Amino acid sequence: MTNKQLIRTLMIETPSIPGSLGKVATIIGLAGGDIGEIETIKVGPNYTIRNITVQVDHEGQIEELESSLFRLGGGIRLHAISDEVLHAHEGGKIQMKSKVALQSLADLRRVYTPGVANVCRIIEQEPDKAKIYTSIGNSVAIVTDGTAILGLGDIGPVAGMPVMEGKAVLFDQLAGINGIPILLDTKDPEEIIRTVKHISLGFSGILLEDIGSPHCFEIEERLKKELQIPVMHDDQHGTAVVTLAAAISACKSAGIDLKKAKVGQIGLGAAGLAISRMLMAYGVANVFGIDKCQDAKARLENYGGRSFDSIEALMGNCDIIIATTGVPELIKQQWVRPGQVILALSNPKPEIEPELALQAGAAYAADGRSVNNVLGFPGIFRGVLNAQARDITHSMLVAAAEAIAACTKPGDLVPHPLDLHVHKMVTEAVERVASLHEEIVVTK
Ligand SMILES: NC(=O)c1ccc[n+]([C@@H]2O[C@H](COP(=O)([O-])OP(=O)(O)OC[C@H]3O[C@@H](n4cnc5c(N)ncnc54)[C@H](O)[C@@H]3O)[C@@H](O)[C@H]2O)c1
Ligand SMILES: O=C(O)C[C@H](O)C(=O)O
Ligand SMILES: [Mg+2]
Repeated sequence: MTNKQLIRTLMIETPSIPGSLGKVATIIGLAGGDIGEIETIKVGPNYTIRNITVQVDHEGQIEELESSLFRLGGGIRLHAISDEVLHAHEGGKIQMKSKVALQSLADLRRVYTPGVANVCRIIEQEPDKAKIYTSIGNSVAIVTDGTAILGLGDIGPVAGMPVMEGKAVLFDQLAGINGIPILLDTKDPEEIIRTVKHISLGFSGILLEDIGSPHCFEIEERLKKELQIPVMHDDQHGTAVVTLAAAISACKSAGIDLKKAKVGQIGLGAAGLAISRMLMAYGVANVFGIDKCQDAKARLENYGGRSFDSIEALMGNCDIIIATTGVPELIKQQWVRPGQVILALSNPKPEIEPELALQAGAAYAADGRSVNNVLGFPGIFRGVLNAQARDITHSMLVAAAEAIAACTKPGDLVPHPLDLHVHKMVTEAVERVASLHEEIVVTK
Protein backbone atom coordinates (compact mmCIF):
# COMPACT_ATOMS: atom_id res chain seq x y z
CA MET A 1 0.00 0.00 0.00
CA THR A 2 1.32 3.48 -0.83
CA ASN A 3 0.42 7.01 0.16
CA LYS A 4 -2.62 7.78 -1.96
CA GLN A 5 -2.34 11.40 -2.97
CA LEU A 6 -4.83 11.84 -5.81
CA ILE A 7 -8.30 12.61 -4.59
CA ARG A 8 -11.21 12.52 -7.03
CA THR A 9 -14.98 12.67 -6.53
CA LEU A 10 -17.05 10.30 -8.64
CA MET A 11 -20.75 11.09 -9.16
CA ILE A 12 -22.36 7.68 -9.52
CA GLU A 13 -25.95 6.60 -10.10
CA THR A 14 -27.03 3.20 -8.81
CA PRO A 15 -30.42 1.52 -9.24
CA SER A 16 -32.49 0.91 -6.09
CA ILE A 17 -31.45 -2.75 -6.01
CA PRO A 18 -29.72 -4.09 -2.87
CA GLY A 19 -26.02 -4.66 -3.45
CA SER A 20 -25.60 -2.02 -6.20
CA LEU A 21 -23.48 0.26 -4.04
CA GLY A 22 -21.49 -2.79 -2.92
CA LYS A 23 -20.64 -3.55 -6.57
CA VAL A 24 -19.34 -0.01 -7.00
CA ALA A 25 -17.26 -0.30 -3.83
CA THR A 26 -15.76 -3.57 -5.10
CA ILE A 27 -14.80 -1.98 -8.44
CA ILE A 28 -13.12 0.91 -6.61
CA GLY A 29 -11.24 -1.53 -4.35
CA LEU A 30 -10.13 -3.67 -7.32
CA ALA A 31 -8.69 -0.55 -8.98
CA GLY A 32 -6.66 0.07 -5.80
CA GLY A 33 -8.74 3.05 -4.66
CA ASP A 34 -9.63 3.96 -1.08
CA ILE A 35 -13.16 5.21 -0.48
CA GLY A 36 -13.48 8.39 1.58
CA GLU A 37 -16.74 10.26 2.05
CA ILE A 38 -20.01 9.18 0.42
CA GLU A 39 -22.62 11.89 -0.01
CA THR A 40 -26.11 11.23 -1.30
CA ILE A 41 -26.99 13.88 -3.90
CA LYS A 42 -30.38 12.70 -5.07
CA VAL A 43 -32.80 9.88 -4.26
CA GLY A 44 -35.01 9.22 -7.30
CA PRO A 45 -38.02 6.89 -7.64
CA ASN A 46 -35.81 3.90 -8.52
CA TYR A 47 -32.25 5.18 -8.36
CA THR A 48 -29.82 7.09 -6.09
CA ILE A 49 -27.04 9.48 -7.12
CA ARG A 50 -24.04 9.78 -4.78
CA ASN A 51 -20.76 11.63 -4.73
CA ILE A 52 -18.07 9.13 -3.73
CA THR A 53 -14.63 10.47 -2.80
CA VAL A 54 -11.86 8.15 -3.90
CA GLN A 55 -8.13 8.31 -3.14
CA VAL A 56 -5.72 6.69 -5.59
CA ASP A 57 -2.00 6.73 -6.38
CA HIS A 58 -2.16 7.82 -10.03
CA GLU A 59 -4.45 8.96 -12.85
CA GLY A 60 -4.26 5.51 -14.53
CA GLN A 61 -6.38 4.06 -11.71
CA ILE A 62 -9.08 6.66 -12.33
CA GLU A 63 -9.12 5.73 -16.03
CA GLU A 64 -9.36 2.04 -15.05
CA LEU A 65 -12.24 2.85 -12.70
CA GLU A 66 -14.02 4.78 -15.43
CA SER A 67 -13.95 1.85 -17.86
CA SER A 68 -14.77 -0.77 -15.18
CA LEU A 69 -17.79 1.21 -14.03
CA PHE A 70 -18.88 1.61 -17.66
CA ARG A 71 -18.58 -2.16 -18.21
CA LEU A 72 -20.53 -2.92 -15.02
CA GLY A 73 -23.88 -1.88 -16.60
CA GLY A 74 -27.06 -2.91 -14.75
CA GLY A 75 -28.13 0.73 -14.36
CA ILE A 76 -24.87 1.80 -12.66
CA ARG A 77 -23.69 5.02 -14.31
CA LEU A 78 -20.74 7.28 -13.73
CA HIS A 79 -21.96 10.84 -14.33
CA ALA A 80 -18.89 12.92 -13.58
CA ILE A 81 -15.37 12.89 -12.13
CA SER A 82 -14.23 16.04 -10.36
CA ASP A 83 -11.05 17.16 -8.65
CA GLU A 84 -12.33 18.50 -5.33
CA VAL A 85 -8.85 19.47 -4.17
CA LEU A 86 -8.28 21.80 -7.12
CA HIS A 87 -11.85 23.04 -6.76
CA ALA A 88 -11.23 23.93 -3.08
CA HIS A 89 -8.26 26.05 -4.18
CA GLU A 90 -10.08 28.07 -6.85
CA GLY A 91 -9.74 31.78 -6.02
CA GLY A 92 -7.48 30.91 -3.07
CA LYS A 93 -8.43 29.65 0.40
CA ILE A 94 -8.30 32.89 2.36
CA GLN A 95 -9.59 36.43 2.10
CA MET A 96 -9.32 39.74 3.96
CA LYS A 97 -12.77 40.75 5.17
CA SER A 98 -14.02 43.79 7.03
CA LYS A 99 -15.36 43.26 10.57
CA VAL A 100 -17.47 46.40 10.53
CA ALA A 101 -20.60 47.41 8.66
CA LEU A 102 -20.35 50.05 5.94
CA GLN A 103 -23.91 50.97 5.15
CA SER A 104 -24.31 54.62 6.03
CA LEU A 105 -22.30 57.83 5.90
CA ALA A 106 -22.09 57.62 9.71
CA ASP A 107 -20.41 54.21 9.33
CA LEU A 108 -17.99 55.69 6.78
CA ARG A 109 -17.08 58.55 9.12
CA ARG A 110 -16.63 56.20 12.06
CA VAL A 111 -14.43 53.59 10.41
CA TYR A 112 -12.65 55.93 8.01
CA THR A 113 -12.18 59.69 7.63
CA PRO A 114 -12.49 61.75 9.76
CA GLY A 115 -13.00 59.40 12.77
CA VAL A 116 -9.91 57.35 12.05
CA ALA A 117 -7.58 60.34 12.46
CA ASN A 118 -8.14 60.51 16.20
CA VAL A 119 -7.32 56.82 16.55
CA CYS A 120 -4.08 57.46 14.63
CA ARG A 121 -3.19 60.26 17.04
CA ILE A 122 -3.85 58.02 20.07
CA ILE A 123 -1.52 55.38 18.65
CA GLU A 124 1.06 58.02 17.75
CA GLN A 125 1.14 59.11 21.40
CA GLU A 126 0.95 55.59 22.84
CA PRO A 127 2.20 53.04 20.27
CA ASP A 128 1.14 50.10 22.48
CA LYS A 129 -2.48 51.08 21.88
CA ALA A 130 -2.09 49.71 18.33
CA LYS A 131 -2.69 46.32 19.96
CA ILE A 132 -6.11 47.55 21.08
CA TYR A 133 -7.20 49.65 18.11
CA THR A 134 -5.83 47.66 15.16
CA SER A 135 -5.60 44.05 14.07
CA ILE A 136 -1.83 43.99 14.65
CA GLY A 137 -2.18 42.26 18.03
CA ASN A 138 -3.82 39.26 16.42
CA SER A 139 -1.83 39.02 13.18
CA VAL A 140 1.08 36.75 12.36
CA ALA A 141 3.11 36.91 9.12
CA ILE A 142 3.64 33.55 7.42
CA VAL A 143 6.92 34.15 5.64
CA THR A 144 8.48 31.96 2.97
CA ASP A 145 11.20 32.20 0.35
CA GLY A 146 9.89 29.02 -1.27
CA THR A 147 13.14 27.07 -0.90
CA ALA A 148 11.81 23.98 0.95
CA ILE A 149 8.11 23.72 0.21
CA LEU A 150 7.07 20.49 1.97
CA GLY A 151 9.41 17.85 0.50
CA LEU A 152 8.91 19.32 -2.99
CA GLY A 153 12.11 21.34 -2.69
CA ASP A 154 12.93 24.81 -4.04
CA ILE A 155 9.81 25.37 -6.12
CA GLY A 156 9.62 29.10 -5.37
CA PRO A 157 7.36 31.15 -3.11
CA VAL A 158 4.43 31.53 -5.52
CA ALA A 159 4.18 27.76 -6.05
CA GLY A 160 4.35 27.48 -2.25
CA MET A 161 1.42 29.87 -1.73
CA PRO A 162 -1.18 27.05 -1.40
CA VAL A 163 0.80 25.77 1.61
CA MET A 164 1.03 29.29 3.12
CA GLU A 165 -2.71 29.82 2.59
CA GLY A 166 -3.25 26.42 4.23
CA LYS A 167 -1.26 27.54 7.29
CA ALA A 168 -3.41 30.72 7.38
CA VAL A 169 -6.57 28.59 7.35
CA LEU A 170 -5.18 26.55 10.27
CA PHE A 171 -4.21 29.69 12.21
CA ASP A 172 -7.71 31.07 11.73
CA GLN A 173 -9.76 27.97 12.46
CA LEU A 174 -7.65 26.43 15.22
CA ALA A 175 -6.46 29.53 17.05
CA GLY A 176 -8.43 32.55 15.78
CA ILE A 177 -5.25 34.22 14.46
CA ASN A 178 -4.97 36.27 11.23
CA GLY A 179 -2.15 34.54 9.33
CA ILE A 180 -0.94 36.67 6.42
CA PRO A 181 1.26 34.99 3.77
CA ILE A 182 4.34 37.00 2.78
CA LEU A 183 6.13 35.67 -0.30
CA LEU A 184 9.76 36.76 -0.59
CA ASP A 185 11.45 37.11 -3.96
CA THR A 186 14.91 36.53 -2.51
CA LYS A 187 16.88 33.64 -0.98
CA ASP A 188 19.60 35.87 0.41
CA PRO A 189 19.58 35.62 4.24
CA GLU A 190 20.55 39.28 4.75
CA GLU A 191 17.80 40.47 2.42
CA ILE A 192 15.26 38.15 4.04
CA ILE A 193 16.19 39.38 7.54
CA ARG A 194 16.04 43.01 6.42
CA THR A 195 12.69 42.56 4.68
CA VAL A 196 11.07 40.70 7.56
CA LYS A 197 12.27 43.40 9.97
CA HIS A 198 10.79 46.11 7.75
CA ILE A 199 7.37 44.45 7.49
CA SER A 200 7.29 43.29 11.12
CA LEU A 201 5.52 46.45 12.33
CA GLY A 202 2.19 45.14 11.08
CA PHE A 203 2.44 41.87 13.00
CA SER A 204 2.66 40.46 16.52
CA GLY A 205 4.48 37.33 15.42
CA ILE A 206 6.49 35.86 12.55
CA LEU A 207 6.04 32.24 11.42
CA LEU A 208 8.87 31.28 9.08
CA GLU A 209 7.65 28.48 6.81
CA ASP A 210 9.34 26.15 4.36
CA ILE A 211 12.61 28.06 4.30
CA GLY A 212 15.33 25.51 3.52
CA SER A 213 18.45 24.68 5.46
CA PRO A 214 21.07 25.78 6.21
CA HIS A 215 20.09 29.45 5.62
CA CYS A 216 16.94 29.02 7.78
CA PHE A 217 19.13 28.65 10.91
CA GLU A 218 20.80 32.05 10.65
CA ILE A 219 17.59 33.76 9.53
CA GLU A 220 15.63 32.51 12.53
CA GLU A 221 18.40 33.10 15.03
CA ARG A 222 18.97 36.69 13.85
CA LEU A 223 15.28 37.57 13.66
CA LYS A 224 14.71 36.19 17.17
CA LYS A 225 17.51 38.40 18.45
CA GLU A 226 16.72 41.52 16.46
CA LEU A 227 12.91 41.62 16.69
CA GLN A 228 10.80 42.33 19.77
CA ILE A 229 8.01 39.96 18.66
CA PRO A 230 7.92 36.14 18.70
CA VAL A 231 9.57 34.45 15.72
CA MET A 232 9.41 30.72 15.07
CA HIS A 233 10.49 28.58 12.15
CA ASP A 234 7.65 26.08 11.99
CA ASP A 235 9.59 23.37 10.15
CA GLN A 236 12.19 23.45 12.91
CA HIS A 237 10.39 23.97 16.19
CA GLY A 238 6.72 23.31 15.34
CA THR A 239 7.86 19.94 14.03
CA ALA A 240 10.20 19.28 16.98
CA VAL A 241 7.36 19.93 19.45
CA VAL A 242 4.98 17.49 17.79
CA THR A 243 7.71 14.88 17.30
CA LEU A 244 8.68 15.09 20.97
CA ALA A 245 5.00 14.63 21.87
CA ALA A 246 4.79 11.55 19.62
CA ALA A 247 8.01 10.12 21.09
CA ILE A 248 6.71 10.66 24.65
CA SER A 249 3.45 8.87 23.81
CA ALA A 250 5.17 6.02 21.94
CA CYS A 251 7.56 5.39 24.85
CA LYS A 252 4.74 5.54 27.37
CA SER A 253 2.76 2.90 25.44
CA ALA A 254 5.81 0.72 24.83
CA GLY A 255 7.03 1.02 28.42
CA ILE A 256 10.36 2.51 27.29
CA ASP A 257 12.16 5.36 29.08
CA LEU A 258 12.53 7.98 26.33
CA LYS A 259 15.60 9.47 27.98
CA LYS A 260 17.36 6.08 27.77
CA ALA A 261 16.12 5.25 24.25
CA LYS A 262 18.41 5.36 21.23
CA VAL A 263 16.99 7.78 18.67
CA GLY A 264 18.05 7.78 15.02
CA GLN A 265 17.30 10.89 12.95
CA ILE A 266 17.43 10.50 9.16
CA GLY A 267 17.78 13.91 7.46
CA LEU A 268 19.36 16.70 9.47
CA GLY A 269 17.90 19.74 7.70
CA ALA A 270 15.54 22.27 9.27
CA ALA A 271 13.19 19.69 10.79
CA GLY A 272 15.73 16.96 11.55
CA LEU A 273 18.29 19.11 13.33
CA ALA A 274 15.63 20.85 15.44
CA ILE A 275 14.06 17.50 16.39
CA SER A 276 17.49 16.17 17.45
CA ARG A 277 18.24 19.32 19.45
CA MET A 278 14.84 19.21 21.12
CA LEU A 279 15.24 15.55 22.10
CA MET A 280 18.77 16.13 23.47
CA ALA A 281 17.59 19.17 25.44
CA TYR A 282 14.75 17.02 26.81
CA GLY A 283 17.32 14.62 28.20
CA VAL A 284 17.57 11.93 25.52
CA ALA A 285 21.17 10.83 25.92
CA ASN A 286 21.62 8.91 22.68
CA VAL A 287 20.71 10.84 19.55
CA PHE A 288 22.26 9.58 16.32
CA GLY A 289 21.80 11.08 12.88
CA ILE A 290 22.52 10.78 9.21
CA ASP A 291 22.38 13.17 6.29
CA LYS A 292 23.74 13.04 2.77
CA CYS A 293 25.41 16.37 3.48
CA GLN A 294 28.56 16.39 5.66
CA ASP A 295 27.90 19.92 6.99
CA ALA A 296 24.51 18.79 8.31
CA LYS A 297 26.17 15.91 10.19
CA ALA A 298 28.78 18.30 11.58
CA ARG A 299 25.99 20.54 12.88
CA LEU A 300 24.45 17.59 14.77
CA GLU A 301 27.84 16.71 16.26
CA ASN A 302 28.28 20.34 17.39
CA TYR A 303 25.10 19.98 19.40
CA GLY A 304 26.23 16.70 20.96
CA GLY A 305 24.68 14.11 18.64
CA ARG A 306 26.61 11.36 16.86
CA SER A 307 26.52 10.75 13.13
CA PHE A 308 26.24 7.56 11.10
CA ASP A 309 27.25 6.78 7.52
CA SER A 310 24.52 4.34 6.55
CA ILE A 311 20.78 4.43 7.12
CA GLU A 312 20.71 0.65 7.48
CA ALA A 313 23.31 0.71 10.25
CA LEU A 314 21.54 3.62 11.98
CA MET A 315 18.24 1.75 11.91
CA GLY A 316 19.88 -1.39 13.25
CA ASN A 317 21.15 0.61 16.21
CA CYS A 318 18.10 2.61 17.30
CA ASP A 319 14.79 2.16 19.13
CA ILE A 320 13.11 5.22 17.63
CA ILE A 321 13.62 6.30 14.01
CA ILE A 322 12.56 9.72 12.77
CA ALA A 323 12.90 10.65 9.10
CA THR A 324 12.65 14.12 7.57
CA THR A 325 14.49 13.94 4.25
CA GLY A 326 11.68 14.70 1.80
CA VAL A 327 12.60 11.45 0.00
CA PRO A 328 9.69 9.01 -0.47
CA GLU A 329 10.38 5.30 0.09
CA LEU A 330 13.90 5.94 1.39
CA ILE A 331 13.48 3.39 4.21
CA LYS A 332 13.42 -0.25 3.17
CA GLN A 333 11.11 -2.67 4.98
CA GLN A 334 14.03 -5.03 5.71
CA TRP A 335 15.81 -2.30 7.69
CA VAL A 336 12.94 -2.02 10.20
CA ARG A 337 13.82 -3.65 13.51
CA PRO A 338 11.00 -5.48 15.33
CA GLY A 339 9.52 -3.35 18.09
CA GLN A 340 10.91 -0.11 16.64
CA VAL A 341 9.05 3.21 16.60
CA ILE A 342 9.11 4.70 13.08
CA LEU A 343 8.11 8.30 12.44
CA ALA A 344 8.52 8.94 8.70
CA LEU A 345 7.51 12.58 8.65
CA SER A 346 8.16 13.81 5.13
CA ASN A 347 5.28 15.37 3.25
CA PRO A 348 3.62 14.82 0.91
CA LYS A 349 5.06 11.26 0.94
CA PRO A 350 6.79 9.55 3.87
CA GLU A 351 10.11 7.68 3.78
CA ILE A 352 8.12 4.51 4.52
CA GLU A 353 4.37 4.02 4.65
CA PRO A 354 3.27 3.33 8.26
CA GLU A 355 1.45 0.17 7.07
CA LEU A 356 4.69 -1.19 5.58
CA ALA A 357 6.69 -0.34 8.70
CA LEU A 358 4.10 -2.10 10.88
CA GLN A 359 4.09 -5.12 8.55
CA ALA A 360 7.87 -5.24 8.95
CA GLY A 361 7.51 -5.45 12.72
CA ALA A 362 7.51 -1.84 13.94
CA ALA A 363 5.62 -1.41 17.20
CA TYR A 364 4.39 2.07 16.27
CA ALA A 365 4.55 3.91 12.95
CA ALA A 366 3.26 7.22 11.68
CA ASP A 367 3.71 9.59 8.77
CA GLY A 368 3.84 13.39 8.41
CA ARG A 369 0.11 13.70 7.94
CA SER A 370 -0.61 12.66 11.53
CA VAL A 371 2.64 13.71 13.26
CA ASN A 372 2.34 17.20 11.80
CA ASN A 373 3.26 20.64 13.05
CA VAL A 374 -0.41 21.65 12.72
CA LEU A 375 -0.72 20.30 16.28
CA GLY A 376 1.82 22.82 17.51
CA PHE A 377 2.11 26.17 15.78
CA PRO A 378 -1.49 27.48 16.14
CA GLY A 379 -1.62 27.01 19.93
CA ILE A 380 2.00 28.14 20.42
CA PHE A 381 1.27 31.48 18.73
CA ARG A 382 -2.15 31.83 20.42
CA GLY A 383 -0.38 31.35 23.75
CA VAL A 384 2.35 33.93 23.14
CA LEU A 385 -0.10 36.46 21.66
CA ASN A 386 -2.41 36.07 24.67
CA ALA A 387 0.53 36.55 27.04
CA GLN A 388 1.97 39.36 24.86
CA ALA A 389 5.29 37.53 25.12
CA ARG A 390 8.21 38.82 23.10
CA ASP A 391 9.79 35.45 22.43
CA ILE A 392 9.04 31.76 22.07
CA THR A 393 11.32 29.95 24.50
CA HIS A 394 12.48 26.35 24.80
CA SER A 395 10.39 25.88 27.97
CA MET A 396 7.28 27.02 26.10
CA LEU A 397 7.99 24.48 23.36
CA VAL A 398 8.46 21.66 25.88
CA ALA A 399 5.24 22.70 27.63
CA ALA A 400 3.45 22.57 24.26
CA ALA A 401 4.84 19.07 23.56
CA GLU A 402 3.80 17.81 26.98
CA ALA A 403 0.32 19.28 26.52
CA ILE A 404 -0.04 17.45 23.18
CA ALA A 405 1.19 14.20 24.75
CA ALA A 406 -1.24 14.65 27.67
CA CYS A 407 -4.14 14.96 25.18
CA THR A 408 -3.15 11.77 23.33
CA LYS A 409 -5.33 8.69 23.81
CA PRO A 410 -3.48 5.60 25.11
CA GLY A 411 -2.12 3.63 22.16
CA ASP A 412 -2.12 6.67 19.81
CA LEU A 413 0.99 8.74 19.05
CA VAL A 414 -0.71 12.12 18.71
CA PRO A 415 -4.25 13.49 19.07
CA HIS A 416 -6.60 14.35 16.22
CA PRO A 417 -5.34 17.57 14.55
CA LEU A 418 -8.81 19.13 14.50
CA ASP A 419 -9.56 18.52 18.18
CA LEU A 420 -9.92 22.11 19.37
CA HIS A 421 -9.37 20.98 22.96
CA VAL A 422 -5.76 20.08 22.08
CA HIS A 423 -5.07 23.53 20.64
CA LYS A 424 -6.62 25.09 23.74
CA MET A 425 -4.38 22.95 25.98
CA VAL A 426 -1.28 23.95 23.96
CA THR A 427 -2.34 27.62 24.18
CA GLU A 428 -2.80 27.45 27.94
CA ALA A 429 0.48 25.59 28.51
CA VAL A 430 2.45 28.14 26.48
CA GLU A 431 0.64 31.07 28.09
CA ARG A 432 1.37 29.67 31.56
CA VAL A 433 5.10 29.43 30.87
CA ALA A 434 5.08 32.86 29.18
CA SER A 435 3.49 34.51 32.21
CA LEU A 436 5.92 32.75 34.57
CA HIS A 437 8.73 34.14 32.47
CA GLU A 438 7.21 37.64 32.59
CA GLU A 439 7.03 37.37 36.42
CA ILE A 440 10.71 36.43 36.56
CA VAL A 441 11.63 39.36 34.30
CA VAL A 442 9.56 41.77 36.42
CA THR A 443 10.98 40.58 39.77
CA LYS A 444 14.62 40.55 38.57
N1 LIG B 1 5.33 16.35 9.52
C1 LIG B 1 5.67 17.59 9.72
O1 LIG B 1 5.08 18.32 10.51
C2 LIG B 1 6.84 18.16 8.99
C3 LIG B 1 7.38 19.39 9.39
C4 LIG B 1 8.48 19.90 8.73
C5 LIG B 1 9.03 19.22 7.68
N2 LIG B 1 8.47 18.04 7.29
C6 LIG B 1 8.99 17.32 6.13
O2 LIG B 1 10.34 17.02 6.30
C7 LIG B 1 11.00 17.07 5.05
C8 LIG B 1 12.25 17.94 5.17
O3 LIG B 1 11.87 19.25 5.48
P1 LIG B 1 12.98 20.29 5.97
O4 LIG B 1 12.28 21.59 6.12
O5 LIG B 1 13.76 19.73 7.10
O6 LIG B 1 13.91 20.34 4.65
P2 LIG B 1 15.47 20.55 4.54
O7 LIG B 1 15.73 20.71 3.10
O8 LIG B 1 15.91 21.61 5.47
O9 LIG B 1 16.10 19.16 5.07
C9 LIG B 1 16.13 17.96 4.37
C10 LIG B 1 17.44 17.26 4.77
O10 LIG B 1 17.39 15.93 4.30
C11 LIG B 1 18.67 15.61 3.77
N3 LIG B 1 18.52 14.51 2.81
C12 LIG B 1 17.90 14.54 1.60
N4 LIG B 1 17.98 13.32 1.02
C13 LIG B 1 18.64 12.52 1.88
C14 LIG B 1 19.04 11.16 1.84
N5 LIG B 1 18.76 10.39 0.80
N6 LIG B 1 19.72 10.66 2.91
C15 LIG B 1 20.03 11.45 3.97
N7 LIG B 1 19.68 12.75 4.05
C16 LIG B 1 19.00 13.28 3.02
C17 LIG B 1 19.14 16.90 3.12
O11 LIG B 1 20.54 16.91 2.92
C18 LIG B 1 18.67 17.93 4.14
O12 LIG B 1 19.66 18.17 5.14
C19 LIG B 1 9.97 17.59 4.04
O13 LIG B 1 9.45 16.52 3.30
C20 LIG B 1 8.89 18.18 4.89
O14 LIG B 1 7.62 18.02 4.30
C21 LIG B 1 7.40 17.50 7.92
O1 LIG C 1 2.99 21.63 5.86
C1 LIG C 1 2.92 20.59 6.52
O2 LIG C 1 1.99 19.76 6.40
C2 LIG C 1 3.95 20.25 7.56
C3 LIG C 1 5.26 20.88 7.36
O3 LIG C 1 5.28 22.24 7.61
C4 LIG C 1 5.94 20.53 6.07
O4 LIG C 1 6.63 21.38 5.54
O5 LIG C 1 5.79 19.39 5.62
MG1 LIG D 1 6.56 23.31 6.38
